[in-house]
Amino acid sequence: MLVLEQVTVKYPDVTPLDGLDLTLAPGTTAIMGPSGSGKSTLLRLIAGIQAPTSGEVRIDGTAVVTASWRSAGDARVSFIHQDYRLVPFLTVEQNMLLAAELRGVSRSRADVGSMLGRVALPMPMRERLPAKLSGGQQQRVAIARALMAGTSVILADEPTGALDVDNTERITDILVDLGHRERLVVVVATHDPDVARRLDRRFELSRGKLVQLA
Ligand SMILES: Nc1ncnc2c1ncn2[C@@H]1O[C@H](COP(=O)(O)OP(=O)(O)OP(=O)(O)O)[C@@H](O)[C@H]1O
Repeated sequence: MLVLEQVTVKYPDVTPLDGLDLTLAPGTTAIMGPSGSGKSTLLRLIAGIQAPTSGEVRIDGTAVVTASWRSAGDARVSFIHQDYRLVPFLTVEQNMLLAAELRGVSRSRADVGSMLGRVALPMPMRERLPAKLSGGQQQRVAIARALMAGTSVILADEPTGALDVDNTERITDILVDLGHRERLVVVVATHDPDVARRLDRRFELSRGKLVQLA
């Protein structure tokens, strides 16, 4: 269970989140809202990349660990970005093993094969460099890499923003599957109403709070 309680983020000029409350059980959630409404800020708080000005974020009853010299954020959360952010000079397999290692999770080459299977990528792709993959394939590797860390929360910031319609559908299918079959908490910031419609819950960020959409 992911809980945000009375969370406020104040920057010098704006207060994008203002006393925001949210409780999410496993499943898929869309966060919508115009550019600048605070979607990325909200995801950064959940990942522990940034601390709120006030309020609390908890996962399964324990406060999220915020980044410090000890950690790059909370180890229970993985992040998927619009621009994939794979390490360009490492192969697919090396990217995936590195993610596990950084989280202190022991994973083998067999695990790489099984995670690639979960995102429907053929095994020979494990030897490729990211630049030799299409955008949709790179995003599937980014999801497989997130799965290697074995986190219970997966955040995706505009994961389909750079993809065509077919790849958008495929990536959305995978995220829906993770929420439903694997019971992960999947939170997707998106501008795309077709993506949002496929998810269990939809919220709009407005005036610093989340409004649930039908
Ligand atoms: N580090 C920061 N310092 C000051 N202001 C910031 C900082 N980060 C974000 N902001 C401001 O906070 C507001 C929310 O930004 P955020 O990036 O969270 O919005 P967003 O909804 O994700 O936007 P987009 O859809 O364009 O990515 C914006 O007005 C932005 O300019």
